[in-house]
Amino acid sequence: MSRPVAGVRKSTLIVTLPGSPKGAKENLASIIKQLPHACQQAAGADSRSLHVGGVQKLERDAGISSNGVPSSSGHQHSHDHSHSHDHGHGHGHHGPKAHTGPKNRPAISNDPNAGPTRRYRESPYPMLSVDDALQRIAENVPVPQIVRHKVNEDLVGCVLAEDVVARESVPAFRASIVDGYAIIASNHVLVPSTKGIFPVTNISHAQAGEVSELRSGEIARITTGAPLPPGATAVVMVEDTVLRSTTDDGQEENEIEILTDAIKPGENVREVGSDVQAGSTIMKKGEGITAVGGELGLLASVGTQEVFIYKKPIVGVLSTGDEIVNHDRDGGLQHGEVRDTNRPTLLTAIRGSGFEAIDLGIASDKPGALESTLRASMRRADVLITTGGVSMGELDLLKPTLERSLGGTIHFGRVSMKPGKPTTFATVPFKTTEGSRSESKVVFSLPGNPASAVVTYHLFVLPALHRMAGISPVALPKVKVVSGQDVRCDAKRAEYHRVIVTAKADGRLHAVSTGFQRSSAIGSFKGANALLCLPMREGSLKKGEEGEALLMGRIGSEV
Ligand SMILES: Nc1nc2c(c(=O)[nH]1)N[C@H]1C(S)=C(S)[C@@H](COP(=O)(O)OP(=O)(O)OC[C@H]3O[C@@H](n4cnc5c(N)ncnc54)[C@H](O)[C@@H]3O)O[C@H]1N2
Ligand code: MOO
Repeated sequence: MSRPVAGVRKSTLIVTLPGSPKGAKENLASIIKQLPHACQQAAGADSRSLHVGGVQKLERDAGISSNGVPSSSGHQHSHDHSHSHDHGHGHGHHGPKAHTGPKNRPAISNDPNAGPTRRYRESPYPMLSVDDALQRIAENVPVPQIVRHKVNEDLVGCVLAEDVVARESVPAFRASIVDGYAIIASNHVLVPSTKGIFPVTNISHAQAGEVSELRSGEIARITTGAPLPPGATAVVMVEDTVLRSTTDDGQEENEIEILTDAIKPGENVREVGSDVQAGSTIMKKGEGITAVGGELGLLASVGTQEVFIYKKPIVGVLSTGDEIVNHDRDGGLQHGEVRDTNRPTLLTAIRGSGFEAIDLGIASDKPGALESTLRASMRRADVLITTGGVSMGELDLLKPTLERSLGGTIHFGRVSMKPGKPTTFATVPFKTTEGSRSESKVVFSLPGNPASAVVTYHLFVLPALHRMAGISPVALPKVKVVSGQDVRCDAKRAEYHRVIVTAKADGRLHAVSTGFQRSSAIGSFKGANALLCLPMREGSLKKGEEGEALLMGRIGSEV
C-alpha cells in the first residue's frame, strides 16, 4: 500500500520509493530507464530539443515500449561492475554497441550559442567514481588493430598478436661451451682414456665453414662457440691440459697432454636445439617485447623476420585556451597570459610510457576554431588529449564541440576525484580521408590545471592506450606503501597525492609527499614517482599507516 511520490525541487529530481526492499526494487525498476531523460530535463536541458520526435522516440531511446515492456532494442547494461569483460586481444571482439546514434540522442552539453545566461548552472554530467569511469573506458575504446612489423628495436613496447614458432634451432650446430680441445670421450671400454698425450690435428674457430672429422687418438683445438668436428663427443678445457711439444718454428701446438680422464661424453658441448628447438613456440600471443631486451633477442636468435602485433595508438596532444602561449616564447608575459605547461609535460609522459606522441599545438577557445582544429587533429592521431575548457565556464567548449559539432558520444564528463574532477572521455566517429571507412577516435579532454592533467593522464589515458595496444595488465601497477606523514583525506573525492616512493631497509616501500598539492602546481610532480591513492573518508592517512600507491616511475632503493 505504498504511495511513492516524485517531483522536482530546483534542479533536483526527487523520487521516493517504498520501504520494503522488494517494493523499492520493483518500483525503481519500472522508472529507471526514464531517469536519464528526467534528469536532463530537471537539470534544465532545452525541453524543445529534448522532445523532438515525440513520446515514441523518447520511449525508443529509453528502451521501453508503451506497455512498459522493454523493447527488443533496449540496451540493457548492468552497472554492477563485478562482471568481467574480455577486453583482451581477440580479433573477434565486437565491443558494446550503442542502440542510438548521436543524431537521435539529445545532447546534454551546453549549447554555446545560447550564451552565458542560458548555460547550465549545475553540471549535467553524473559524477562517476574512478572505477566506474575506468569501466566506461574499458567498454568504449576500440579493439586493438593488428599489423605486421619487422623484428627490430622499434618493436619495444609492442604486444604480439600471434604465437611465434622458432624457424631454426639454437644452436644450429654442435658447439663448444669453452676454449679447449675437442676430444673423443666415451664410456665404452674399447675407447681409449682421454688422459694422455695427443696430437693436435685440427683447429676449429667460431666462424662459418666446414670442420674435418676427428679420428681416434686425435684432438682438435677449439674456441668457445665453435662447431665441434664430426666425431668429437666432448671438449676438455685448456686449463686441464699442458703443452708437450710445438712445431719446429715454435709457433704452433704439436702435442698436448690431457691431465684428466674424468671427461664425460657431451661435456662442454651445446647440442643442436638445446637452447631453442626448431618448431617450438618461443612466444605467445599477448606477450610483450620489453625494453629489457630478452624478447627481441629471442626472436632474433631464431631468425624471425616479421611478427603480427597490436598497433600502438598514436596520441595527439592539444592545448586549448586563448590565454595559453608557447612555453618557449621570448619575452615576458602579457597580463593574463599563461605559458603552455601541459603540452610539453604530456608529450613527455606519453613518450615515457612508450607511445608515439604528436604535438598538435594550441587551439583557440572560439567554437569554429576548436572544431576545425579537432577535425584536423583526428586525421593525424588515434587518441586525442586536449587540456582545458572542460569545466563550467561559458568558454568551456570541449564538451559541446565534441558532442554537438563532431557528433561524438561523451561517456563521462565528471569524476569524483581530486584533482581531475571535470575529466571528460568521448569517442568520435571519424571518416578516413579515403572517405568510406568510419573509425572511432578516442578523445580525453583533461582539465586545464597542469597537475590535474598529468594525474588524469596516468589514471585514465594510460589504461586506454594499454587496451588499444593489447597490453595487459592495463594501468599503472598498484603497490602497498607506508605513509611518511599524515595526509588529509577528502570525504567526497578520491585523492591522488604526488609522492616519492623508496624501498627501505625494512623491506617495505615508503611514500613521502612532494609537498604543496594544488591542481595548478605542476611542481607537485617534481621528483614524484607515484600517486598515493587516498580513499574517500574523513580524517587522515596517518604517518606510518599503510596505503596504496600507483607507480609512475622508477623506485629508488635504500636496501
Ligand atoms: N564553477 C566551477 N568552476 C570550476 C569547477 C567546477 O566544478 N565548477 N571545477 C574546477 C576544477 S576542479 C578544475 S580542474 C578546473 C578545470 O577547468 P578547465 O578544464 O575548464 O580548464 P580551464 O578553465 O581552461 O583552465 C584551468 C586553469 O588551467 C590553466 N591552463 C589551461 N591550460 C593550460 C596549459 N596548457 N598550460 C598551463 N596552464 C593551463 C588555465 O589558465 C586555468 O588557470 O575548473 C575549475 N572550475
Ligand atoms: O578537479 Mo580540479 O582538477 O581539483 O583542480
